[in-house]
Order: sequence, then C-alpha cells, then structure tokens
Amino acid sequence: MMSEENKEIGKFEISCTVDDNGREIIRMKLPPVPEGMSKRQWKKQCKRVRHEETKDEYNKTKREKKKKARLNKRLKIQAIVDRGEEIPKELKRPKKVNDNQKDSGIEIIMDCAFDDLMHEKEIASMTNQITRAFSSNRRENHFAKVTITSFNKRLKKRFDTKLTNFRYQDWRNFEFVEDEDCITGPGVDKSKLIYLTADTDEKLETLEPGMKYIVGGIVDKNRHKCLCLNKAKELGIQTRRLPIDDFIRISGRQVLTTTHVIQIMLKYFDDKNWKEAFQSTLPERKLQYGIDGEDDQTDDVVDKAADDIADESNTEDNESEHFDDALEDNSRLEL
Ligand SMILES: C[S@@+](CC[C@H](N)C(=O)[O-])C[C@H]1O[C@@H](n2cnc3c(N)ncnc32)[C@H](O)[C@@H]1O
Repeated sequence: MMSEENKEIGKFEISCTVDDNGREIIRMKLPPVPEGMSKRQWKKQCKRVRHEETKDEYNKTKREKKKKARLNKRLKIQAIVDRGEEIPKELKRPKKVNDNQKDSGIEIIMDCAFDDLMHEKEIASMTNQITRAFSSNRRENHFAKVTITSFNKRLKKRFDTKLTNFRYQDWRNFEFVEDEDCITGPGVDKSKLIYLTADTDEKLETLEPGMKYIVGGIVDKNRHKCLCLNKAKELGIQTRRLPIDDFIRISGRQVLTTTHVIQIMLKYFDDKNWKEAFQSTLPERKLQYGIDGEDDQTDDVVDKAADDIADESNTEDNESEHFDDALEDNSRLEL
C-alpha cells in the first residue's frame, strides 16, 4: 500500500510517497525552467535552494532519530543484561583502543592555515574532523605521527574554549603547533614532503614510510578549488592525488573530506590494498553513486558528506564519543 501526500515546501511542490517498507520517496515538482538555463542547471539550483530551506528541519529530525535509536539500543542491552545473557557482538561498541597497533612509519601533517576561509559551521566541522582523525589513529591497526600546523586561530579557540575537556595537548601521536615550520621552515627536506590534493594529475602509487603527507585541513564544499595545489606549487612541494579511479567508481570531482583521507591512509597499511582502504572507509552512498555513474550528483554527495560531518559536530553525543576517547587516552597515559 502506498500513501501519498502533496505539500508545499518553500517554493517547490513536493510529493512525498511512502513505500511498503516505510521508506519516504520525495519528488520535487520543478517550476518552469527559466530562459537561458538548461534543465540540469535549473534542477541543481532548485535542489540547492530546497536543501537550504529544509536543512535545519532535516538535521533536527536526524538528530532525534539517532537519539531514539541509541536509547532503544541501550534499553535492549539493559534487558539482555537483566536476563543474565551475554550481549551479542553486534550490539557491542567497537573497542576504542587498539593495543596491537603498529607504527605505519609515515607522518601526516594537517595543514590548518585556511582558518580564515571557513564559515563558523565549517570550523565546527573541522574541529570534529580533527577529533575523528585522532580516534581513527588510535583504533586502526596502524598509526601515524600527526602534526596539526597553523593551529592558531578559530580552530584553536574552539578547542580552548568549547572543547577544553578534550585536552588535545595530551593526545598520543598528535602534536598541535601554531606555526608551519615543518612545511616551510629552513632545513625542511622537501623531497620527503608530499601535498595530497584531488586537483593534481599526479597519482599516488604507494605510501612510503619515512615520507610526510600533507592534508589540507579545510572544509570548503569545493568553494576554493586548487587551494592546496597552488600552495604546494608556490612552496615547491610535490603533489599527489589518491588513486581512487584505479580501484573504485566515483564520478566527477573526487574531493574527499580530510578525515576520510587520513582514515584511508591508515587503512592502506593493513594490506597495502587501496581498494580495500577506499571501500571500508567511504560511505556506501558515495560508492554507489559512482557505480551508477550519476555524474551530476557527485558534488551533492560531497556536500552531503560535509554537511553530515558538520551536523554531527553539533550533536553532543558525537562530541562526547570523541571526548570519551580523549579521556580514555589520557587516563591510559596516567595524566
Ligand atoms: C575537503 S578537501 C579540501 C579541498 C580544497 N578545496 C583543496 O584545495 O584541497 C580536504 C583535503 O583532503 C585531501 N584530499 C581530498 N580529496 C583528495 C584526493 N582525491 N586525493 C588526494 N587528497 C585529497 C586534500 O589534502 C584536501 O586539501
């Protein structure tokens, strides 16, 4: 049985169909295409406007759903414990600390010199990405030494004022520095530096221990194209892009989030297998869009991923999860 309702959201008439599995299928009836614009451009513009109009409500619903799911899970676990039964594996949270971690031998530099180019929400998203990178660097089978450079503006302020309990200064294998001497300082061996950017034609074949890989610490929803490529060129640093299209299908621009790039690099060391690293790190929807070959959706998918991260940075639960990690790490260090 399908149920259908039509409603006006902003300027667009939306038809919302619920299928037999309870999934909502939303279709937007477009106003007539303005002269001089292609249908595709108009569709994109309408989607963007609608996204702006509905995103607060969408994020609120998503947060509520997540909260409800978490509560249900907690109740389910409590009931199992009360019955004296063993908690099934799928209900247990993955272990936060990996005691068998090995040193990957690479260094990762997160270049945070782009603070001024981000909106306030993107700063929140970027701090969240830093905490995620920290979590991954503790959980994966391999870790890297990570340096956060140019940590001297709003990102730092957010950690120093809103996220004081994270005690980022004590994070293991993480160093936060205000300058960028390890990139531009005198005596830096530039042959050991590789700036990662989706905007170069040069492909990264492998990750080599002893090398330092620079990742742009920015959330910009593709506003600042070639930003890192140009910085690397000015500094005379070689650039490489991840070999995404050799292993998986994502069409259009292949710009990933900073965290995903770091997670992929850490995963790569499991079996030195890029395909496995991409598939286990990237969200399903990103991979599926690529397989379907829906070129014009790629930017939306990237935007969506960034939005998800930004949204998550606003949820207390998400921050508290990484806060737990930070605390746990500090207690292990007996600080
Ligand atoms: C959200 S992107 C930032 C995009 C930014 N406009 C730029 O100029 O790089 C975050 C960072 O992740 C890294 N990155 C993203 N996708 C990549 C890819 N396909 N290959 C290599 N590095 C990538 C780059 O270091 C990039 O700066």
